[in-house]
Amino acid sequence: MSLVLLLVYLHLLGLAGAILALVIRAKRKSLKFLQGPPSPSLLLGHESEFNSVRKVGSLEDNWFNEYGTAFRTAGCYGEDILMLSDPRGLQHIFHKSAYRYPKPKDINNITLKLFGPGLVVVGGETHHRQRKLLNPAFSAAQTKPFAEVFASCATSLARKWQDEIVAKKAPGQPGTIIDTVRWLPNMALDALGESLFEYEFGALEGTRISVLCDIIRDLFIDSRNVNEFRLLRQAAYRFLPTSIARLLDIKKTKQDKRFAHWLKTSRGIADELVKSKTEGSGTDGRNDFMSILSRALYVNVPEKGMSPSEALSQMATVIFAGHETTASTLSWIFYEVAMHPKEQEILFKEIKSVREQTGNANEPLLVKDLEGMAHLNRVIRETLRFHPIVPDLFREADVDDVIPLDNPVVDASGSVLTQVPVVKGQRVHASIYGYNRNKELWGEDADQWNPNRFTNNKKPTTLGMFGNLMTFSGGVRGCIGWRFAILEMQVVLATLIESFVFSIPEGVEVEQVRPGLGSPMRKGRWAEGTQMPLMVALRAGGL
Ligand code: HEM
Repeated sequence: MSLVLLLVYLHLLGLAGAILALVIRAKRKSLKFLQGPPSPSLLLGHESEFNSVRKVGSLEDNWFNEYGTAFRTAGCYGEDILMLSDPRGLQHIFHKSAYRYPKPKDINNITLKLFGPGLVVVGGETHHRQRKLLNPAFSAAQTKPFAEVFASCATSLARKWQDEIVAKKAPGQPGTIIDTVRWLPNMALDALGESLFEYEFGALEGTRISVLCDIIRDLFIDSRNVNEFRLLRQAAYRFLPTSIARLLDIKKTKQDKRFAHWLKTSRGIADELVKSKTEGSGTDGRNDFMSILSRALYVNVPEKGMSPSEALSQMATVIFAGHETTASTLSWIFYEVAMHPKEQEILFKEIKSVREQTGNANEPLLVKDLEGMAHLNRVIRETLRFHPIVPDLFREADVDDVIPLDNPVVDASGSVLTQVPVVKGQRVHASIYGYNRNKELWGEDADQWNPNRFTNNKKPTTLGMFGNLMTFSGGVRGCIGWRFAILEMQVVLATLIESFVFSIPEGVEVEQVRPGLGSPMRKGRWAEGTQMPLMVALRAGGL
């Protein structure tokens, strides 16, 4: 039998097996007692719609209005998926249940290709061990000194933008159009390298490392508008034993090739870094990232250390998760302040007044001053609420369970439910977007960007790593780098607002699109890929 025929045969065999297994299992995990939108396809459910390029919210906004914060959607092969944005339900899954709602196998299969066996991928005991080792590198005490590095990177970016404006400003225009998604990731990569790895990536200067930014920018191109066969193949991972599901994976997709290229490049860079930074060091009790990795690599007790593959995976993970995420959120912050000139001016005045009060005219702002800027922090928090760069998280119950709800829902028979019973294996689609836009929690104007909602400091609920938002997720698997991200955003926002005035270029409307990490795309021009073109003008007396 030729190889091609064998592959076709294996695919068909796998597909047939998958369909059979899925039909049986999907029947067992029924959520039919819940209400939910009708499935548009018996085989694909709503998953094809979630995978085609769409503005975040365009599919689910109506569902939240109609069915509330817990309802049933359709997955591939007729599987029922619990879509959840209820605060208590999310609290139960992410905070209280610790490792009892692991990440689903199909998602781990994809993230394993992206990162290797690092923190984002591994579960249970292995995750606990890795996280315990790495936590000290992201503590408040360890993070605060990075403010200086962030300020230096933000100032380098400001100088580059100033040169762009001077060189390209057209007559009659206030400044020049700058596509922030071409710049902010490079700045954030430099900030990450210098702070966590004590290494100069030189991404802003365009040295060889900017290749990483180029790879990342296009990383999810083939993850959008995924064809139906691939979706079904991916979904089969949820139900089949991994060894059998892997047979379906023999033929590499374009996405697989892109991810492999990224992983090879990032781990290659990580390898160089580990060799140059950790040899013979790391035993002195320091808690910086590289010292921790070094100790973990050289420790003689396996259950207290890390294998070389794990260590390289942590670096690939942090290189990716630690810069693109913050850069994407920063792009949305500048978009929103450009859309809201009054808020931008309040922000500038706040920074100016802190400079006057402290007598610090030119030096980088201190962390305590940044933390004390109420409006600056409201702008960051509101943007994190309004533009969560990860709008969905997926989990799977590993025991039969009952999920409590804050907001009762009406079931299919008209009865009111205050909890949802689920069986082992039930897939949960946690809608971060839905929780962050919940009108009961955030007010009737929850679908507007309005930093002043936080003025009275009322806490709607206690959830997540920061600001009662789910944007950094929460619990044992919540974002390890949230303090790092907040500090970096505080520094970069203050530095750039002191130097520039942002506005929206004529005719430009930007939308947050799924899939991707908060990908901004121009309305009606999605084919042009991610972009965030903003008019950037020099501020009088800035820089
Ligand atoms: C605005 C910026 C950021 C946002 C919105 C964000 C968001 C998130 C979210 C939602 C998760 C959970 C993912 C999941 O459960 O699948 C996560 C995990 C993670 N993040 Fe962040 N992140 C940001 C910045 C950072 C930074 C700066 C770093 C590192 C320097 C970082 C490192 C990580 C790591 C290592 C994990 C995996 C944690 C674990 O599973 O234990 N993130 N992040």
